[in-house]
Amino acid sequence: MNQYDDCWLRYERVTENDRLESYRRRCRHAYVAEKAPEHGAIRDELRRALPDLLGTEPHFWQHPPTTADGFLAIGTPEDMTMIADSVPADDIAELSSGGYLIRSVTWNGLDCLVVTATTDRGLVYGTFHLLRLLNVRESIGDLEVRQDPAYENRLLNQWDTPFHRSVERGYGGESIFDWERLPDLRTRYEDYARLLASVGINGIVLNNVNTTKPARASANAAFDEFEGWQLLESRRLEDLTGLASVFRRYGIRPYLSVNFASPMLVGDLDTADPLDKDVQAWWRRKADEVYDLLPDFGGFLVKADSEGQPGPYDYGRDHVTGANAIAQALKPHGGRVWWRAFVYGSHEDRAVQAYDTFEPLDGDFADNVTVQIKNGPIDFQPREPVSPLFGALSETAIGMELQITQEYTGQGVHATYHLPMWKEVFEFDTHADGAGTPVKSLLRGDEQGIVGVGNVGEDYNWTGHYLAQANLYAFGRAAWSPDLSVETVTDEWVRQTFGADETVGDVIKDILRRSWEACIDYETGGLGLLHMMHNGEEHLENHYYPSPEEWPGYHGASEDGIGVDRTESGSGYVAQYPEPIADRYGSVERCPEELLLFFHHLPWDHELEDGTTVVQRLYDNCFAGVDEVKRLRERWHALEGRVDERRHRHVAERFDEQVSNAQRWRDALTAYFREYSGIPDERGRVRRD
Ligand SMILES: CO[C@H]1[C@H](O)[C@@H](O)[C@H](O)O[C@@H]1C(=O)O
Repeated sequence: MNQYDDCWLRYERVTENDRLESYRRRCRHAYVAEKAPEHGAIRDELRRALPDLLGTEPHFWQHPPTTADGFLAIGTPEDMTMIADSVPADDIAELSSGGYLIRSVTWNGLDCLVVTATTDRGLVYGTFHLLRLLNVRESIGDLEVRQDPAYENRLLNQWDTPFHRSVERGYGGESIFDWERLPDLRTRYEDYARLLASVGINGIVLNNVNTTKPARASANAAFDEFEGWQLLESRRLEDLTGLASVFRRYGIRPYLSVNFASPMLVGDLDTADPLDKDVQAWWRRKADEVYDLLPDFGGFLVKADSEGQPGPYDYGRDHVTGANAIAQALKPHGGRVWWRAFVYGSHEDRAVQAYDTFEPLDGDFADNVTVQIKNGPIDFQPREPVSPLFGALSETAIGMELQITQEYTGQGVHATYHLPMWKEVFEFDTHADGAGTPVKSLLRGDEQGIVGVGNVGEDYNWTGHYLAQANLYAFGRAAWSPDLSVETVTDEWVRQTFGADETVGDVIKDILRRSWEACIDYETGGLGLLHMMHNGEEHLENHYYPSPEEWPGYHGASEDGIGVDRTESGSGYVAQYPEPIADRYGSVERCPEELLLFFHHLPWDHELEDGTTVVQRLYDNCFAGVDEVKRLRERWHALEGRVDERRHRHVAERFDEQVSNAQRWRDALTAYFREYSGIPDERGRVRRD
């Protein structure tokens, strides 16, 4: 009995005879390189996958098989002359560091499949790609696959809090990392590494960015002992070596979130002033120690001067001085500082501060500092405009931070697929180099990349909701190639996770495709409104229930209208965008409706393009969102008997809770809009409080 779900690495038996015969002929015999840790991971994955898929154990050879009618060869040209003979050297040499080729070749009259790359990590990704093709029953007779990742850095940020195994904004149960028992290892660590490597993730920040107790934490057990900073202590670092070796086999580099005051907390200095020579020396010694233990360590992630975390402002220094003081220590080891731009609190309009703080610093960060920017200017809301920092830091390495976990989109209960949201962000034209400069084009290069805040925990299904697994899968695929369509990625995930039943596939794809817009509708009313959630004490209620009255500054509801004026007559935020974006957002007529009330404060009876008033559209959206979820729930219920009982029942229960929660949002928001506007719903659905 499985301890936990296999997610998309299910490897269900191939029943289609033609495929089975072709797969067996080319994959039953395997000639796999065997010097690097990654090669061991590849063999293990073939040992797991092929018996399930093909009903035969793989036969591993240490040379090209002599008694087979075909075989699978996995290695670099240096590993195997057979590969050097079969694939032109230039084709391989052109590959990027994580890239790979999969080719059907005839070698000595044998039908062979070659998976090759310039790096062992590329071989891991190539192997998972091949297994994905078998999993979705692709023909492998004439394969000509060449893949290069779009982004060099494709990182997971775990908001796991050591020692009491909680996960901030985690809805999949407690942390999978049993920190207190390290260096003892759990098989779950390897299975997590497999899931991440199978979608091309190549780095993991193991612990929460909140490395000390954040300002807002109440005396709630979950927040009591924030000891994330202790991971830099020597005894704790040693404990990480085993965990790092597990991820290393899958080409995943470990990173740590560190506290800016570590020289005082971990060291015994009485300052963490970044200009202090002892402080700089302390960071150098600590970095040397880290790399002695973890030679492939990726670097440090820092949340500074943000939500109560210490930072350079404590010493009257700016973010450049702070980041560079840590970067100089990592430089000799090739390490990188990922410095978060998530700062707010000193400006009335929260959206304004990050750009105001970081744009003037463009070009001053050390070259091994990457500024990590959340996709939106507020905070992972169901829909936000793209942060104006994208395109504004042309002399600074940047990374985009996305949230895989569903902090604001229904947590572990609602089925909300984030990929359509991310695609909207990727395709947004920043006009950084004139028209045609989409966000996705700004993140390339060795120093840059994309980061996802993880959603896994100890639950059997890892993510609290089986359909939330799709968000982790989609993040990896989108980080590998942002040009992949929502359809392609969703098809892959559904096919590997729920099998070949087309009816099942169609329903799940429909649910995923429509879930995000439905969430926007019932959680915000749409039109660019956001941030109307309850800021409760308990972990599982915080940001889950509606409470618009808590955040008037975020949605601008008042007797005379709703929305936040971010034009020159308001906070002036719109000017942070270059033309023609500023002009478009700054004009009520040209601003896209889905962002209208993010940039403008409008009368409740302001008429939209189709003549509907703002308040009526908000009512309609809230009701439409709930109706959509009800419809999707019906579609899921109708799959009873076609999806295994365990997953069907789990998702059905979640849908029931989602519908009642969505109704709660709808009723709270529409009553609030009714109260403030004094304007009844034309369809008489909205009650007066
Ligand atoms: C890790 O802290 C989080 C905090 O839980 C969350 O509510 C907010 O989204 O942002 C913070 C951040 O991104 O740092």
